[in-house]
Amino acid sequence: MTTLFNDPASFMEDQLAGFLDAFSDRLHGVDGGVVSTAPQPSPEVAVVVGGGSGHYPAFSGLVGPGLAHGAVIGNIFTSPSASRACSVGRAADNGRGVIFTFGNYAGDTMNFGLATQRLAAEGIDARVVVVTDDIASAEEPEKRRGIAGDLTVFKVLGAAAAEGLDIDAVEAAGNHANTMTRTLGVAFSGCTMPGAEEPLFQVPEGHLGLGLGIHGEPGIKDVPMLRAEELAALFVERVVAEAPAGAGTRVAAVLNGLGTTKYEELFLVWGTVAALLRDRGYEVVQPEIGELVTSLDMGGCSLTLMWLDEDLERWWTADAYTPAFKRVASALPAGTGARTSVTPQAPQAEIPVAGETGQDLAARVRTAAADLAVLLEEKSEELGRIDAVAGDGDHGRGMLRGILAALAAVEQVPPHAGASQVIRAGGRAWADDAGGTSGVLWGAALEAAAATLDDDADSYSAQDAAAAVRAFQESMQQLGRARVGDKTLLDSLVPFVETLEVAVVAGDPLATAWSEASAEATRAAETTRDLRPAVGRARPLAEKSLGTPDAGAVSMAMILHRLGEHLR
Ligand SMILES: Nc1ncnc2c1ncn2[C@@H]1O[C@H](COP(=O)(O)OP(=O)(O)O)[C@@H](O)[C@H]1O
Ligand SMILES: O=C(COP(=O)(O)O)[C@@H](O)CO
Repeated sequence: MTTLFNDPASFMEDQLAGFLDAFSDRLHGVDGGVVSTAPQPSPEVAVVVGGGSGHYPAFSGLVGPGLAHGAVIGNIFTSPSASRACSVGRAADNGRGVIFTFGNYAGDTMNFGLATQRLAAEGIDARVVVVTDDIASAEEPEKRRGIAGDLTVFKVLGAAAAEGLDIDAVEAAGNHANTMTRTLGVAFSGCTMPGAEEPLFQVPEGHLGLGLGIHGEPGIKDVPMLRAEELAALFVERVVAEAPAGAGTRVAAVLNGLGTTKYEELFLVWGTVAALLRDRGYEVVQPEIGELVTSLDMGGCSLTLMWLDEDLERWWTADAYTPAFKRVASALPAGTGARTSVTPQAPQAEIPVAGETGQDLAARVRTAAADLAVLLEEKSEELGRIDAVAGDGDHGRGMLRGILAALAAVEQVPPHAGASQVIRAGGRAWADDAGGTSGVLWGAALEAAAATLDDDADSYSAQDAAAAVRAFQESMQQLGRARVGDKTLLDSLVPFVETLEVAVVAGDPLATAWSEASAEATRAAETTRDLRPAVGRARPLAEKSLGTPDAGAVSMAMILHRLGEHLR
């Protein structure tokens, strides 16, 4: 149980305030996260780690000399937005470029990917290194989730940067570390989101969940509980069976506790793991046993191995000094607080005066946004329940957070703005504040739809509406790379757009065409219950998801239906 909170909705911000207070001698809070204030003998490539909250010490506890230069922090179990990543990236940059590194989750890859593009446009060379260590989450290495192997990859990146290597070399070091890292985890009990009554999932009494995730995703399979030494044997056998090509006999190891599994229990398991590794001819180099990547109060643990070569061993064993990870062979300089307290901001463009028709449409967009906020407030819990079956249960909260941010943003756009400016501002705020997969997709798609509208047009036609929703759909497809049938929001959006286009071409008035299309979207969302997810958080739990519709497809259909009421 996560017992202590003030307001569950501001848990991330509230805990961050305390964290920053505690480490004000060496860390500095910036919009979107934290950066290190430690002096660098010479400027280094900035390694910026990140992801949702709920995983401490990942990610903010790993910022400091020899490890990360900054951390981007999202809401609990929700990827931070692209603009939060840009903000931390700008603040951490020392003129040698930025490497964002994070676990392989849909929202993270999209948000950090967008951040690299935005920083590049500002002249900052930014790259991503994605961690894919979880052997239980997929057959194909590139589809695997990132779990406790975050630590080995981050550590290598930080040490390579501290050696003064250029961005190409640091990026290559991180990717190599990821290629050589493998993890398997188990869960004994589920975790509880702040304010929630029930854990996100439960492991049946007397069992463990094999192949757990770090967001309350249940294990892939529940198996009868094992004794500590049996669990150790299972870890070693399965992880070693996945040894990468070119693996030698020297390994870094992390025995990670997920939240409520205690250090003594971890040492107990480690004793057998270490002996079994030695029996197999391995030499373990500087093992880490403890809580390094957690999942709130989840019970469970994982074993990570990184097969070492000469470079990886030097980077793994190099000094680092962060709030939660300290490896010090020689004295390291303390923080100086030398960093400016002003977060560098992206340049802002002026909003032009729109024509009268554009301003009228903008007013209708504002009204619709307010109504959607009411809708999502009503539906938030229901959407969360649907998402909890095979996801992390946060879809309703994410969508509500997104629309509320969008609403606040559109209300601040000056009255002389046209609809495209208003929708663009709403989309940007939605993505920034909601984070996560749906946040980045909705935000980008709203911006894409906005770009099709001419704020100086004399009138808007049904064809203009069809072009806007087509751009909305294409943006989601381009960014998320999902296809119809993958059990995502596209499964209701694509039939909607196709039906609308046919009706508009046939000459139906927009309100009629929209109503027909949104009925089709509602029907299509319902039929996603027969699909197995092929992408996103729910993919590893494909079987559990059968019989439940996709949360994103359902919310899409609800929203499209409600928007239709504004066209009557
Ligand atoms: N690659 C993708 N493309 C399109 N939609 C996706 C993709 N991955 C996931 N989704 C949608 O996102 C929804 C989950 O959103 P949400 O719960 O807000 O994000 P997160 O999983 O990051 O917490 C899913 O129900 C699905 O409809
Ligand atoms: O929670 C995380 C992101 O998950 P998404 O599905 O990408 O929102 C991840 O950042 C680790 O917490």
